[in-house]
Order: sequence, then structure tokens, then C-alpha cells
Amino acid sequence: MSRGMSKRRTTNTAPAARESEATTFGDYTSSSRGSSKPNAMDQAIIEKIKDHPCFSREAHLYFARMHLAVAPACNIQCNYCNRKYDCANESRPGVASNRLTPDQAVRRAMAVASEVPQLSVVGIAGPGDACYDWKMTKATLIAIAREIPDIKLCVSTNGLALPEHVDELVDMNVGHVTITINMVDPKIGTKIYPWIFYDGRRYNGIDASRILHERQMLGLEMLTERGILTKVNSVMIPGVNDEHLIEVNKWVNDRGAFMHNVTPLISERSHGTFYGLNRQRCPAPLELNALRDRLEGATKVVRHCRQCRADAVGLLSDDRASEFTLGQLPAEATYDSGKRHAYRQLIEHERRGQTSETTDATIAVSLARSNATLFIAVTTKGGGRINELGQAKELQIFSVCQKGIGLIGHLKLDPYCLGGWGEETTLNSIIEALEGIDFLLCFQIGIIPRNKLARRGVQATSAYGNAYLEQAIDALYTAYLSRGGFSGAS
Ligand SMILES: C[S@@+](CC[C@H](N)C(=O)[O-])C[C@H]1O[C@@H](n2cnc3c(N)ncnc32)[C@H](O)[C@@H]1O
Ligand code: SF4
Ligand code: SF4
Repeated sequence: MSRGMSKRRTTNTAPAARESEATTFGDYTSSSRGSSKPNAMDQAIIEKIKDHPCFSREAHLYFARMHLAVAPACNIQCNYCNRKYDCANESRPGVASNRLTPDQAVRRAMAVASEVPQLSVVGIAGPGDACYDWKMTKATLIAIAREIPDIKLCVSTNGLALPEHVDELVDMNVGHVTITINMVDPKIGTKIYPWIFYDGRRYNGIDASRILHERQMLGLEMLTERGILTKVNSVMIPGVNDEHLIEVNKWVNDRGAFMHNVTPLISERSHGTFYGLNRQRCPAPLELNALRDRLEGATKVVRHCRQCRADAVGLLSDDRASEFTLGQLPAEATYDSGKRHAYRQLIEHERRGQTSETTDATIAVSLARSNATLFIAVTTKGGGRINELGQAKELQIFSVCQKGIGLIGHLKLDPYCLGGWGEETTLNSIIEALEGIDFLLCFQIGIIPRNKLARRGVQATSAYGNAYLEQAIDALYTAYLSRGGFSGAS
């Protein structure tokens, strides 16, 4: 695996799942821990998150977001960010193929809302900072709310300019905000932020980090007081803030953050960032997973974030931004709500189906007695099913143990290697990415790739093709336990 996943064959290593309350709106599908019905959470909050793909793990299977890249300016510098570097094939936060004016953004949103039935959220996640580039953000959000009244609005910010806009966010009915908080100790901040621009002047060093920290905490407290759900993003930077994020988690938990989304640093020399040029390493997936497992408290831990581009469109696992570039938009902006409304009706039915099938499958797991933890990769392009026909754009990685099923993360596969399982380069790239994984569940797989994977210790099977992910993982785990461990793939 490209970012260093080590091989696991243990039966009682640290479980990936937390023992906290679990609902299908949290990070884990419940198993032996009890009900998967959503009554463990306040109904008003469920209403706010149930169709927000980033604030609910379950919702990301069914609902889509779009980012409008209207806010290019930023008031701080992070050592991992370079918004000038864009590769259309690359999915990374802070990059966007085109920066949009508010008018262009509204036209794009109306086109997407007419064509993408799953769309439920429009957000501004840069490419700079939504609260600093406030005029652009505000003009865009007001127009979107007018043209697509039933859409949820969302913004992402580093927090420095957040406090002065909190009341306007409330007035504009922005229900969800993300703040990136990478430290609560300004000394650590000096290793992440070389400067900030605040109150008409530039600050460097410890002063910059101290001001940023104070503003972030104030902004979070203000949002909590006003009932806006806040997700805190933290970038895990090994050797800089990895251990410190436990402390960050406590602070944001105490200030009412709804979710904590620890994401891995993305850093390559070609990005031209300070970290990239200085060879700062990125965390390995299992390292990230271990840190997420250590986060305590009421704040939910996010495991399904895709670290999207500033112009992303669609389901988190199936980006459709290339279908809605500026050049493809109709000159006249019109919005037809028909597809979205029809989809919402269908989805209620689909959700009920998944809940009952998943519950049936989890009962079987609860009967088994074992400490085994398995790491399982699945190919999917959305809808919560194993449904990708051999052309995996990404793999989702789950752990399963007696406590339940946890999404560890996802691995994007090389976009130049998408020809299908039969091609040598594709296969090698997939095998490389699966280092440390016990099973691969896919829609179909030939004998040659299956054997190649087996030689690397990965048992591949298409026996669960088109099944719901959690149901398939539960069934596989039960079968694995019943035959007493590894004994060849089906
Ligand atoms: C591009 S920023 C835009 C919003 C806002 N300026 C902020 O920083 O929160 C969106 C998210 O991408 C993250 N990000 C940017 N570059 C990154 C990188 N190289 N690795 C990991 N996360 C990154 C930021 O930390 C932030 O959480
Ligand atoms: S605050 Fe956001 S946009 Fe600004 S430099 Fe940091 S990551 Fe990039
Ligand atoms: S970056 Fe993460 S939180 Fe933001 S839209 Fe993508 S999945 Fe959601």
C-alpha cells in the first residue's frame, strides 16, 4: 500500500471499533452492542444530519454534496496547502479547476440540482477560506437559498474570520460548519502556520498561532451556542501534531463540536508546499485508524471523509465534477426539482431495506465468540453496495471485529490504471494498494488476479457482488469464524 500499511495476521490486535453508542448515523454499524435504530440520538439532530453526506456516515451512501469554488482568498498559510497546483485527475482539498463568480456558481448549482438526484448539500470549501472571502461566500449562499430553497448550506473555514460572521451564518440558515483545528497549543501551531493576516496586519510565529487558536475556540463556542452543527477537521501530521490531536479532541469536545474528522496529511514534492519540499511524511492508513480509535467523548469520529476538491460534485465515492464544468453549463439558469423529489421518495424505501437486512446479518455476528479483527477492502461506487464492475476508482477499507464494523478509510487508485482487472498495470496497482488487507470483496474477479492476490495474502471473492457492504462484511466474518480462520477464498 502506497502509504505504508503493514501486514496483519493477528487475532487480538487493537479493535477498530469504539464501544460507544452506535447507530446507522454514527461511524459504526452496530452488531452485538444493541439496536441500530436511530433513537440513541436526539431526533432534531437526526433530521439535520440524515441527508448530509459528511455529517452522517449512513447518509453518504445515498446523498451527494457539491462544492462551489467561489472563495479563492485565504488569510493564513498552512504548511501543507498550495492552491496554485491543480491536476484535474487529482482529488485533494484546496484544488479547483475553475474559480467561480457567485453568478457562475449559482448556474452550476442549479444545473447540478436538476441533474443529480442525490444532491442534498451545497458547500463552500475554498479553494481559500469561505469566511475570509466573505463577500463571495455570502452572495453565493443567498442566491442558492433563493433558487434551491430545500438545499442544505455548509461552509468550511480555518476559523480566523469566523466569529464576525457567525450571526450572518445563522441568518442565512447555514446549518453546518466545518472548522479546521490542527492544534490547541500555539507552540505546535508554529510548526504548521508560518503566518496569518488578521485585523489589517500580518503576524508570524507564536503570535500568529495564538491569535488563530483564540479565534478558533471563540468561533466554535459561538456556533455551538447558536445550534449550528460543527465538524472539526484536523490534519494528522506525523511528528508534528499526531499525539497532540488527542488534546485537540478534548478541547473541541468540551466546546460542543458534533464531529471530529482527523484526516491524513497529503504531501508530495510536486505540490510545492513547505511540507512537500521538506519531505514531511504522511500517516499510513492503519496509523490514522489507531489515532481515531483513541479519540474519546461525545464528539463523533468521522471515518468516511474523502478529502474532496474545492469543486467536487456528487456522491463522495463517485465524483461527477467533470460533467458540470463551466463550458458545459447552459447559458440560461433553470432548476427542475423533479429528479431530486422522486429520488427522496425512493430512498426512504431503500433505507428501510438496508436497515432490516443489515440487522439480520449482524445478529449472526453477535452469536460468534472471537477476538479476531479482519481488514476488508471493497470496491463500490455508491448506494452502499458492492457494485463496481471491475473498474475500481477507489477501495473502501473496513475493519470488522466482535464490536462491529468500522470504516477505516478509502484508497484512491491510480487514475491512469483504470482499464480493468485484466490489465497488468491495473492489477499491480491494486495489489500494491491492498498490502495488509485480509479480504477483497468485489463485483467480479478472474482467476488470474485472484491467484495473484492470494499469493500476496489477500483472499478475493465476488460471492457478495451487489450485496450491501455491511451485510456482506458481516456474512464474510461469520463464515470466517465458523471455519476457524483463513482457509482459502470462496
Ligand atoms: C482547502 S481547505 C478550505 C477551507 C479552509 N480554508 C480550511 O482550511 O479549513 C479544506 C480542508 O482541506 C484541508 N487540506 C488542505 N490541504 C491539505 C493537505 N495537503 N493535506 C490534508 N488536508 C489538507 C484543510 O486543512 C481543510 O481542512
Ligand atoms: S486555511 Fe485552508 S485554504 Fe488557507 S492555507 Fe490553510 S488549508 Fe489552504
Ligand atoms: S472533504 Fe470530507 S467533509 Fe468535506 S465534503 Fe468531502 S467528504 Fe465531506
